[in-house]
Amino acid sequence: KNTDELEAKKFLDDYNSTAEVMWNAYTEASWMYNTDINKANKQLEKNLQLSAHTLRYGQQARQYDTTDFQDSSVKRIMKKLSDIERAALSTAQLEEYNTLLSNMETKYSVAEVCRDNGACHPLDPDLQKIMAESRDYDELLFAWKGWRDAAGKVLRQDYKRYVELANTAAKLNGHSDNGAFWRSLYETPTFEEDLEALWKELEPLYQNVHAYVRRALYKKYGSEHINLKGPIPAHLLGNMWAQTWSGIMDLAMPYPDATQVDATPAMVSQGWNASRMFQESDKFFTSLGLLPMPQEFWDKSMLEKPSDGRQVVCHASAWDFYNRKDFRIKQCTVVTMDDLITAHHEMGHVQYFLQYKDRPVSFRDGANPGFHEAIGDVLALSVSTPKHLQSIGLLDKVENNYESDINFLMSMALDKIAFLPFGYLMDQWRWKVFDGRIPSTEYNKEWWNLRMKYQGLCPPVTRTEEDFDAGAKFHIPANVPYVRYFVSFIIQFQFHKALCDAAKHTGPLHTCDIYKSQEAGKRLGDVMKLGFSKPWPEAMTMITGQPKMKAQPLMDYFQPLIQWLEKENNKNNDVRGWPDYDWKPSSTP
Ligand SMILES: O=C(CCC(O)(O)[C@H](Cc1ccccc1)NC(=O)c1ccccc1)N[C@@H](Cc1c[nH]c2ccccc12)C(=O)O
Ligand SMILES: [Zn+2]
Repeated sequence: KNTDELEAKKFLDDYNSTAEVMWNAYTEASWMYNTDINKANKQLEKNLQLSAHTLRYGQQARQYDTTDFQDSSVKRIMKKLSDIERAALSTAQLEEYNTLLSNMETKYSVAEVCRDNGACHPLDPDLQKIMAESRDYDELLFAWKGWRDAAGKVLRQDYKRYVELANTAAKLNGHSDNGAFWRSLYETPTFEEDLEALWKELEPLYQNVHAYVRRALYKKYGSEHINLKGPIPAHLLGNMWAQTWSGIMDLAMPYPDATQVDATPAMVSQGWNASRMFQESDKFFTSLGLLPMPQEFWDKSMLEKPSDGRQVVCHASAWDFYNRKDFRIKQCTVVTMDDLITAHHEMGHVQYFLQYKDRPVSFRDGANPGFHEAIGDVLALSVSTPKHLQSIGLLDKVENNYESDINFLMSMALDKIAFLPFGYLMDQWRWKVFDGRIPSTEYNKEWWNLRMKYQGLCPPVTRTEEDFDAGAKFHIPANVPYVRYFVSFIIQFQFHKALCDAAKHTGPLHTCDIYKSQEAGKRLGDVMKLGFSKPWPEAMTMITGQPKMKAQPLMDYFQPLIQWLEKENNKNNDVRGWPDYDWKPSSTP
């Protein structure tokens, strides 16, 4: 093996300059396809060329023994280059794998649900709007079942074959299966135990929110549809996957006469559009002393669903073109508070790109995938406060009293606490599919076992192994890991607490708005500049002063609501959990 460190450095310089060119070409082709889905744009050859480059340099990297090298960055990059992922597959397997991925993402993105009268509805914006706004049990069921028939069912065979090939690639790179490869990106030997411990700490919070919302839905839909000791039918929570519940805030509002927290009506009445939403977000980032979006971002992003009939992948994403200049967001933005939050989320990704753009290509990543997901959400925690919304003219009356506080915390809990079990179960299911504990004959049975176990949900109509309900969630056909969001929803409160301390905030954590704090911005910017160059506990220590994921800041943030929910649920004599686990909603014919 080659132990010459100088030769290794030269090799890495060569890799870095060629990688920028290859990654740029691949990303351009991928953007073309994502923003104009058609056969001509499929361009799978760019994907093959990138894999050929990865294979060539990965094989060379493996020739080096870096044990006694001085430069830790050289060692770290060599180690990362040695895992060549899908490039380890044979040409035939790789072509099949890339084709499967492209077809699954396309089938998901073009799926639509048609009514008897011939009108057809895509997920964005039609079905999402129905799931958030309709209060008609059967209309919600039409959208919920229709989407799973149109987008989930059709993916099952493709998915089965994708799992086989993903596992083959993972094993060729020395992993036991693809789930083990995904977990390896966190470089944390106790990762699964740490996650389980965090979930166990937060489960009581979730069960209190679940019991309270079940009572609210009982009031709305009656005992025919809701069992106060059972799981909740999955189509009633205000979201296609019941992953966030703020869509039914009107049914769950603790004090209807106190301050409203939804900025959507003001955004619509004041004529906000997508561009205004992203400019508002850009202003928040620069108020912290972070970097503004370059002009190229405004020129080349796709911030709205095209109206020229083009088919696009509407699921939001942020794009690094690996030339240190070109960064974009693709989002089918609608004018709602939800999408203002998503805009901040996506801008968080681009801010990370900007901060680490001069690092070697191999380091242009988050400290771990959860870090990349958390940045935008940290700023959104400040933006969401009634005080901040009022300061940007989106809330007129803001009262500082207990009822308003509880209303605000409930709206935050319906997004952040409701999400935790979903964020956790998504990859519990996939890790078990990859390691064989869930055979393809039980994909759907095990999906609903986990949906029951963690979220306390049940399907509104009978499900079989003809269905493939996991496939109806973007990240599954799109091959995007999900535990990153569970990690993000934990660490974003650690970051929020640390940045609020840096901003010298006094008072309850949930009232903190770090707007214009240069100290907060510096702490966040310094961590983003690191990219993937240091193990994430070092980055965590730079922000919070300690190296671990902790649930306490999240619980501190929601403390007033936790007490309120305990009292409210006890007053209603509501059971926590769903002991009547085998109850089934009466399925209307
Ligand atoms: O999927 C997303 C946002 C999309 C993304 O920004 O995370 C996007 C996903 C993606 C990854 C790879 C290919 C295509 C889409 N991730 C990125 O764009 C991205 C870019 C660079 C680095 C890392 C991620 N959010 C999740 C989790 C979520 C639910 N509610 C939320 C509210 C705020 C923030 C996140 C969520 C979801 O919608 O289920
Ligand atoms: Zn994201």
